[in-house]
Amino acid sequence: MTFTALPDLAVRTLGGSVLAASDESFAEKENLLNPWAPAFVPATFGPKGQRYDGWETARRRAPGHDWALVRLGLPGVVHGVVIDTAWFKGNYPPHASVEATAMDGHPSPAELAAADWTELVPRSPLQGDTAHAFPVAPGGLATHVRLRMFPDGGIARLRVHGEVVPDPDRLTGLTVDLAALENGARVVECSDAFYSSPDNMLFPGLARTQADGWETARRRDDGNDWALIALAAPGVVRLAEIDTTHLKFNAPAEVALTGLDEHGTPTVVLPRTRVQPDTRHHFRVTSPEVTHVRVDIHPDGGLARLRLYGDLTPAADHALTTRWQTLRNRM
Ligand SMILES: NC(=O)NC(NC(N)=O)C(=O)[O-]
Repeated sequence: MTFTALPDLAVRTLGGSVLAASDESFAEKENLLNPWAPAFVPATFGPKGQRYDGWETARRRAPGHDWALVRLGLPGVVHGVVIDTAWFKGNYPPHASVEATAMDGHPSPAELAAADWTELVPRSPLQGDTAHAFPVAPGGLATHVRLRMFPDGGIARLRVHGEVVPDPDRLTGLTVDLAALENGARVVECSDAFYSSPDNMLFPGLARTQADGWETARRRDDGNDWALIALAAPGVVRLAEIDTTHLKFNAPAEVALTGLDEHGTPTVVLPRTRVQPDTRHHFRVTSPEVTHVRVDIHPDGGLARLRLYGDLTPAADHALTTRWQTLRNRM
């Protein structure tokens, strides 16, 4: 599996933020984390020059280099970084590097500047108009990253792919969404992701458009589409939310949920149940302790969101706490 299949911990739609940058004279630092592919319309000149969907600094007339400080939307272990110079052809930086740090609480840019930083991507050569994928050997926990470019120029996007490691303070002892990406859940297999990724249905908040959810192609056989979710941690599911919002002419006719325990033994959590287009459905359910849930949509379509509220097992509470502390100390 390539690291780009893992969630982008920095993307704006998961809560990432560019806290500060040395300069953003030509184009705003915030663009680095836009969820969409970088756009470009040639010869669109504004008062500051050509418009770019990226971060672009002034031509440096003094020694030094430019940098941007990013708070990840979700803390995690980084498996790879993409530095994308899309559309920056005569103004890309010849070199860039990325570092990470882990800090508790809500540190300010000044506190972060004084932190200990670990190198993720050493100073590396870049090309113009190219998405550079840099695999990173998984290490400790990261909460923030720093992108440096040498000496100046434009970078369209920074993607920081990795495993989400949730802070146990937000989960242990509480009833939580076991399927939330922000709690560490992830889609590990699916039948179809033609229009959009099934991980989308695990994103925070409500879907704003059809594109914010999971959508499959029209099926032309007798089968049905499905996705397998590795839960945030082993637990018992008590309430399922199945949200077809924005799927008006392409909602599934029926949805079913199957829980899988650590041995892969299946249990029906929600039998095939009729659903309506453009509707948030809530179903009280019971399940044994499960590690995965498979959602079957009949025959095809997609879902805007899937929420599986429930309780972690005591062993999962303990494992989440130990994992957080171990990875926190390793950075
Ligand atoms: N045509 C350009 O893109 N020029 C430059 N940048 C902008 N945004 O105009 C530059 O000097 O790097």
